[in-house]
Amino acid sequence: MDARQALDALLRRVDGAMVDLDGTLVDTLGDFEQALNRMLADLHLPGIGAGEIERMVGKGSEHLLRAVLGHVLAQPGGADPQAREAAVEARFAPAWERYQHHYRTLNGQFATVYPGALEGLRALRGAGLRLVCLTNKPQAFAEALLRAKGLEGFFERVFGGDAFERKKPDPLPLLRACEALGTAPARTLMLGDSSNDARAARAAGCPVVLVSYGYNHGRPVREVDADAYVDTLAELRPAPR
Ligand SMILES: O=C(O)COP(=O)(O)O
Ligand SMILES: [Mg+2]
Repeated sequence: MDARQALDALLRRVDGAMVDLDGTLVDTLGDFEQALNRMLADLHLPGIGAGEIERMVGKGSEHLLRAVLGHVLAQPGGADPQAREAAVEARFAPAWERYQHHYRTLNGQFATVYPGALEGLRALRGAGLRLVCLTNKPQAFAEALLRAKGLEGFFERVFGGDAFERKKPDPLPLLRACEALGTAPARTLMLGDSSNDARAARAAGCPVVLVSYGYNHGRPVREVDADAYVDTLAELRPAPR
């Protein structure tokens, strides 16, 4: 069986899909870059480049802010890690407030839907698959972004990173999403861009397909254990249920 046949066979075995947002449906790096740099400027801290940010995205906003603050507060030669952690925590509350403010204001303006994403979603819905959006992005930002990009109509539900007690790579959000859909985890596909999505899917017993173009913590996505990889969501062409 070649990769195409294996993907088609996998798509025949699922009733629904949980679709990741950042790095899978929408390239949001520009939004992150703008919101983070505006926040850093407000705090009189040095800026950060998109290449650095790309490696830090995927584990939710709190994690992103701590990683960014840790990066910009790092002293050349390396400060002691405990002192740096204390410096990060001391800035966290104002950073969080400023970041939320800026992200809310610009959400979607510096972001683009990936080529093939609409075709892929249409094909999945057209074949009768049940769809939810399952992201570590905060719920309110995820819903607003999907609306801004005209993608909200594809999904029965949207679950953000603050929807449950734990985020991906914990399996809990996937298991809860399957419950909401009424589909068995083994028959519910996780569609994502990073090892977070794949690890969560493995732990939940869900099949997983990864896109090759997103944000995988600076690592090649094909290093991650997954059932299949696609270069665009347009490659997903499930047969009707
Ligand atoms: O906001 C993030 O950390 C990334 O969100 P994602 O789960 O949609 O990739
Ligand atoms: Mg992602």
